[in-house]
Amino acid sequence: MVIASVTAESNERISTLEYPVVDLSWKRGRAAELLVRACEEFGFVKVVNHGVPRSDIAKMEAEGARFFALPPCEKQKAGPPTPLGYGIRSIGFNGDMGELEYLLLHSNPSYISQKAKTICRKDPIHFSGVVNEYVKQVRQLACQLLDMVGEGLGLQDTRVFSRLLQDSENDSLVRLNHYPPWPGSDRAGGDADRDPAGGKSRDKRSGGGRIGFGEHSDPQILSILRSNDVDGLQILSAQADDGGVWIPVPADPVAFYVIVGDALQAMTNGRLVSVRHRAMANSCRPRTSTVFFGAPSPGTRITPLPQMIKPDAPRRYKSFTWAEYKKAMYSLRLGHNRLDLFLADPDDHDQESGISN
Ligand SMILES: C=C1C[C@]23C[C@@]1(O)CC[C@H]2[C@@]12CC[C@H](O)[C@@](C)(C(=O)O1)[C@H]2[C@@H]3C(=O)O
Ligand SMILES: O=C(O)CCC(=O)C(=O)O
Ligand SMILES: [Fe+2]
Repeated sequence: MVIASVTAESNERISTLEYPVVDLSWKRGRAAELLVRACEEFGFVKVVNHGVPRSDIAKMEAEGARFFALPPCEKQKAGPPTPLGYGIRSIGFNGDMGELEYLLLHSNPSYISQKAKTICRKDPIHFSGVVNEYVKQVRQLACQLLDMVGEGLGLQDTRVFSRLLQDSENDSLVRLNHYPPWPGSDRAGGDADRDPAGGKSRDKRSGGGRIGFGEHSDPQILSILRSNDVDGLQILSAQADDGGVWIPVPADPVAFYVIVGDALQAMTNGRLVSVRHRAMANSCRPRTSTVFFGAPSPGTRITPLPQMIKPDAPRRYKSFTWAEYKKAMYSLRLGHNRLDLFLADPDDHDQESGISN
């Protein structure tokens, strides 16, 4: 696996940390094998040569920039988040706060065309066209990656995951995040301890930085993230002994970052891991990110695939529908390990397995 290194400075030490990169121009079999290894070891991978047209990315970025530059009263017309819509600082329904504003949209074209009327009052048709084309391209990338995961895992039905994102009732979302600049933060010597938000958006493990989007795992199957050229994304390494180390992933606006979600962890019986991650809002320039969250239809039953259950890998999760999982997740804080609520009872060998909807 190609591993990129990054040197990170924490309060105690300077260390070299690593994260995986897969190039989609490599031979498919090799890329699939490395993709699976990355999803097993990190739950995360940077993908280059992904084939999503630059023009679609640039248009989506421009629409986000146009929206976030509107006066607050205009942006509020697309809010409050229900959870969909425009939100500022408040994330979810349970008191989580971050230094960001965002637009959270369903990926369904008819939802987008309705919502566009409040997001881009001057030209809602243009806005819908740009978002729909971006979603189409990124969904295709997600499906290609999921098929490669199916191949790399040696599944008989290699399309078992991608089919869920192609279902007409799929519950995939798209999110545009905008993290405001933090003036003075990039100066030599830094002033990372200064926090104009009055310390509200910090946690003990932030290393003195300002939290844009707090620690969490993504609940869906797979997330496809990209950002502008401003750093901020960090992933938590899966080191059980010390609670993990935050690995800063440098921004690369021409790459996509793939994040394994809770539903894929459950379907692979824990073989692929949903990575905990967060976004810092530490830069003197605004950071923007766009995330596609690939999700199944609400009625889809998520359950470990039979091929993933073996004598040395007994069933780890109960079967649940995506609607049941969403209900649980919206009742919990951002940082909750929500998949733990669905752990199988150790003595229960009788639950049916497979995917149905
Ligand atoms: C606090 C919350 C926000 C969130 C729903 C939740 O109750 C727990 C999961 C959060 C999350 C994280 C990844 C995505 O950004 C998101 C859209 C999702 O599906 O789960 C958010 C939810 C949200 O902002 O509504
Ligand atoms: O902005 C980022 O880099 C991370 C955003 C994120 O994790 C999310 O929207 O779920
Ligand atoms: Fe996330």
